[in-house]
Amino acid sequence: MIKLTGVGKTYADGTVAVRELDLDVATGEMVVLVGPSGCGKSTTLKMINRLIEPTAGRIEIDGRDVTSSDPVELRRGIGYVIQQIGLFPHQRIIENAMAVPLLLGESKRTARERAAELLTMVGLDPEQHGHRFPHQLSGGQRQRVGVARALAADPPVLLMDEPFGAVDPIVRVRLQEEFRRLQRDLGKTVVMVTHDIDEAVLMGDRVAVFAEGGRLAQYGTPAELLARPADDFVADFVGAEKGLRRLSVVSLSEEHLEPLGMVKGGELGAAIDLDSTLEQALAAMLRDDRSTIGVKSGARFVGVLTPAGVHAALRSALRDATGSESPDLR
Ligand SMILES: Nc1ncnc2c1ncn2[C@@H]1O[C@H](COP(=O)(O)OP(=O)(O)OP(=O)(O)O)[C@@H](O)[C@H]1O
Repeated sequence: MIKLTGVGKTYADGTVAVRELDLDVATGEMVVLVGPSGCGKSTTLKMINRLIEPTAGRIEIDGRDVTSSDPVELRRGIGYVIQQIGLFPHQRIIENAMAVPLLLGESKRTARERAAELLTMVGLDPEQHGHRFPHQLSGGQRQRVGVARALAADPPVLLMDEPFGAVDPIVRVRLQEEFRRLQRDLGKTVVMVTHDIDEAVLMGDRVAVFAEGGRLAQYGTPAELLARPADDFVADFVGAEKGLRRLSVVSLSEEHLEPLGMVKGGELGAAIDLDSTLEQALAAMLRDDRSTIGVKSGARFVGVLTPAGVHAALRSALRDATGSESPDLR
């Protein structure tokens, strides 16, 4: 869907923000660009919708060279979400959400219906919040309006620059999870910039780790990145807690569960779903203060998870990712 070939950007003052970047993003994929400050992430994102013109290379969207597209038409097919979302302060939320449908020539009535639908989609009740002004919403709610507005033209591609940066950590995790669900449901192709490796690992189908000068240090799935950092830079960036991070990218599987008969009645905490991650499983163990928890698939009970099961699941995921029979869990 998006293909960058040998893309570079040297600013007028000689700063090389991006040197020679190759990157491809598949349709419906969510790719996260992560890296330290000043390494060219935002520059890369803005070259995709031509807010910044590349000085070298080629960028294609759906097979079309973006430099030969009309920028206004190009941006209509690309939603853009930024941290300071720039809602119109003197317009109500519903009017803010109607702006794009109106621009696209919808009638007032259709635009209002579409705006209400979009607000509902991002978890805001149009009845309750629609008549408010932006300053009467929380940071997280304003961010949802920003996402709703970016989705208004139903663009196949969304670019997001630190979209959850301004909200507190608890709201942030909720927004991240909800957005991920929405993105999968709608099948949008998303490129998102963040400097937060946890956000990258949680949200990306693939993660691109940038180093100074827009150098692509590694591009792979979160599990690959955590299991096999390409070099010391990536290993440092992924950090010392990568063992913990790995818990959030490994899901349960039936082979690591014990049969139900192993547990005496009353010892079992509340059941979790088989498609939970190890992190969610451990969180449930801690929450219920139980070392064994039930696991179900839909309504069916499939077995019991113990700490040894968590360990075995982690080892086998690492074995798959590294190809090593005795992987290093650190
Ligand atoms: N208009 C400009 N003129 C000159 N240099 C610029 C300009 N915009 C950005 N830069 C430089 O280009 C480099 C890359 O900037 P960019 O904003 O892409 O980084 P980033 O990875 O998104 O950083 P951050 O995470 O801090 O937002 C930086 O060294 C920055 O100072």
